[in-house]
Amino acid sequence: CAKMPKPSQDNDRDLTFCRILLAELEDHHDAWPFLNPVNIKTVPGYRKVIKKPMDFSTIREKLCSCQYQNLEMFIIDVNLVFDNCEKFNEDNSEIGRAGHNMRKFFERRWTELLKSN
Ligand SMILES: Cn1cc(C(=O)NCCN)ccc1=O
Repeated sequence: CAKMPKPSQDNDRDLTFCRILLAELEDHHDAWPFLNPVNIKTVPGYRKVIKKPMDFSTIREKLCSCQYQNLEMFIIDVNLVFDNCEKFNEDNSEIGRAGHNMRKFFERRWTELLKSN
């Protein structure tokens, strides 16, 4: 049938979930490598290797300026943070381990939030 706009309460729920999830990611002990964009001037190779940089402050800015249509688009950006981290860092490194910890935390939390509905 014709593409119907999503009922607003679903959008409201998605937006609430994004706000909850992002706040918890930002507050996590292992969030420090991901809070702000990687400084491509001081991190050799990053600009060349990572085609689509992403970080929690950029996600925060996009969320606050209505740039996420739905929960899926938000989850894609969060996963981009962790995929970039895996690409650029050894698993057995401070930042590599932080990325794995944060991804595990995120997967668990959005599954819990979705199940609560
Ligand atoms: C996620 N990530 C962060 C850094 C970094 O140096 N962040 C500044 C922490 N104060 C370097 C590589 C990388 O993939």
